Amino acid sequence: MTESQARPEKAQLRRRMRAARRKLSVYQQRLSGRAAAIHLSRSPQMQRARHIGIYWPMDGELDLRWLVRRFPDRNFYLPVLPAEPHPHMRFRRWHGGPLSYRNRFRIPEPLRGHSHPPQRLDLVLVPLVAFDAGGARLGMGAGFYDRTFAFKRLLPGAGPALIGAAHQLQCVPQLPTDSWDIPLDAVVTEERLYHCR
Ligand SMILES: Nc1nc2c(c(=O)[nH]1)N(C=O)[C@@H](CNc1ccc(C(=O)N[C@@H](CCC(=O)O)C(=O)O)cc1)CN2
Ligand SMILES: Nc1ncnc2c1ncn2[C@@H]1O[C@H](COP(=O)(O)OP(=O)(O)OP(=O)(O)O)[C@@H](O)[C@H]1O
Repeated sequence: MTESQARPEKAQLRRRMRAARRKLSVYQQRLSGRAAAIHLSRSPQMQRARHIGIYWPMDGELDLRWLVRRFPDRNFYLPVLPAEPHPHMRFRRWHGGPLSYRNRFRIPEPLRGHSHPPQRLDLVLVPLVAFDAGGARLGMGAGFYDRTFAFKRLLPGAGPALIGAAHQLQCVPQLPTDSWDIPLDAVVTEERLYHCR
């Protein structure tokens, strides 16, 4: 059974939220990314973190790439999709510049560079489609982040802090959750930082 057959309400919410964030103007996108990056810059998690997972925004996602220039003394990493049948993503060092290779979803990935085990990152900024204030996350529906950070179900305090990143309009009152969903420690939007745990 595919994920959308199992959870029609998740699939429907995903379509609605993806359409809403894609409609934001370039100007709104720029303002929101900058405002959220400023909230993050002030957070203790960001101030402590040395090794940080970030993402290359697509499909109207909040753009936090400004942080790479703002924190030149930190190491940033982008997710690299697993080659089948390996279940986990890796995170590869990225200095903030343009990238020529795109993965099968047309998302840029660094081809070279040091790759860091996900469990040894300090902080991961997690893209998402919808979230609630309790830290539940709806992603693109392929389970990449859930699988990669599944070890946190057994050891919630282990590994990186997971901070979801979203536009405020992606906040919903309560998301349906599944047993494999990994809760977020916090969520940042252009309006505020939510502490979830
Ligand atoms: N910026 C960003 N990078 C990320 C993620 C993300 O959510 N955002 N991911 C989070 O997991 C991973 C990629 N996950 C993805 C999962 C599904 C689809 C997807 O369904 N895309 C198409 C349809 C499929 C296709 O073109 O073959 C679509 O847009 O509908 C895309 C990315 C790793 N990198
Ligand atoms: N730890 C895991 N082990 C095996 N399968 C998993 C695990 N986590 C998630 N999955 C699978 O991934 C699929 C997608 O899950 P879900 O719809 O919750 O993804 P998502 O959180 O929206 O997506 P993503 O994490 O890619 O952004 C599910 O069908 C589930 O079976």
